[in-house]
Amino acid sequence: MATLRIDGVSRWFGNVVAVNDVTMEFGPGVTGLLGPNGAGKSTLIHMMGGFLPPSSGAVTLDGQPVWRNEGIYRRIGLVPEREAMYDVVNGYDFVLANARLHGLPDPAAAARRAIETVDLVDAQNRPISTYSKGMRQRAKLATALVHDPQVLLLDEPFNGLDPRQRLHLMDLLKRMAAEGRTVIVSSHILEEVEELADRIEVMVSGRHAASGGFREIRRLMTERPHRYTIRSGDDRALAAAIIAERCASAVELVVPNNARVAPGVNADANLQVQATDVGEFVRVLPRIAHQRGIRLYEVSPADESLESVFAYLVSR
Ligand SMILES: Nc1ncnc2c1ncn2[C@@H]1O[C@H](COP(=O)(O)OP(=O)(O)OP(=O)(O)O)[C@@H](O)[C@H]1O
Repeated sequence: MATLRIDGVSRWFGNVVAVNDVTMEFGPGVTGLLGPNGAGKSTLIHMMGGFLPPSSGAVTLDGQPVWRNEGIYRRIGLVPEREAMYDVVNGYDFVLANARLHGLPDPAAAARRAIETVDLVDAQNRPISTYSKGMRQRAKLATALVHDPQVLLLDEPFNGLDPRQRLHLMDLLKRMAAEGRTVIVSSHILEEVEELADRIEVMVSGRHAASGGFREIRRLMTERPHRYTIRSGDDRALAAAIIAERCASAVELVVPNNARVAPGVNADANLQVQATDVGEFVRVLPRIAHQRGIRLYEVSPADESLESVFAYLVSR
């Protein structure tokens, strides 16, 4: 059993703060590290893996600092996001080289075991250049597993995998966790870690934004206020009706300077609506439009980008 602890950790590169005063603890089982691009997930994973020192704060494994601690490196395996591999080498030799780097007593046996674990035996003698994305991912995983680490760190391991390869990797990671390992998987897609992770830690802009089970994180993301852009046959009348129904906290009529304001002919005007209860709003809107004989031309979420969802989590 291994507990990885991040205590008040920050990491900056010049004047870019990649990780900002983060405190988290990871125990046995699978934890999803979720956040949009640039949130600081890779930087955090590299610090957890002992590849990068924190600028301040401490990363420890069972109380021992990770950075520059050879004994600890033996207990951690890291699967990096980047694809760079020695393409001319075959899978077995690639894993064997890592077993030797770790100074294992029987590197050949360790390499064979790791290759079996990731189900790459049939392809082990082929050059890596002939591997599919999923096979490459498995070869990287085998190198990270070759020294039988208690902690496994995987940076965006599902990127580019097809559904079958994804299921295969999920099963493998679940097995690793069932054996008592501490498995940490980063992703920018909530659904990707849904099935796999017992717990999810959310990072946004270098900060720790939320943590909990999949359902809690999903609820936090969907229950936030939503903004919609609406184009209709009579924006003014619709705005008044929406406000009267109490399912929105704000309605703004946006009329570009050069647009005509006559109802029904003003294609550039729109309503910006801040819906308080999304379920209620999408139910009520067609009804009130129909009752008043107002045509709806467009109803689209204005801020559904992943960044805005995450930004909401940080601003709570
Ligand atoms: N070596 C570096 N030098 C300068 N800036 C860096 C360096 N590494 C990371 N950063 C910056 O730190 C921030 C966090 O990057 P990081 O790669 O950790 O995020 P991420 O959540 O893993 O995103 P992605 O999924 O896109 O890799 C970004 O603004 C990034 O540009």
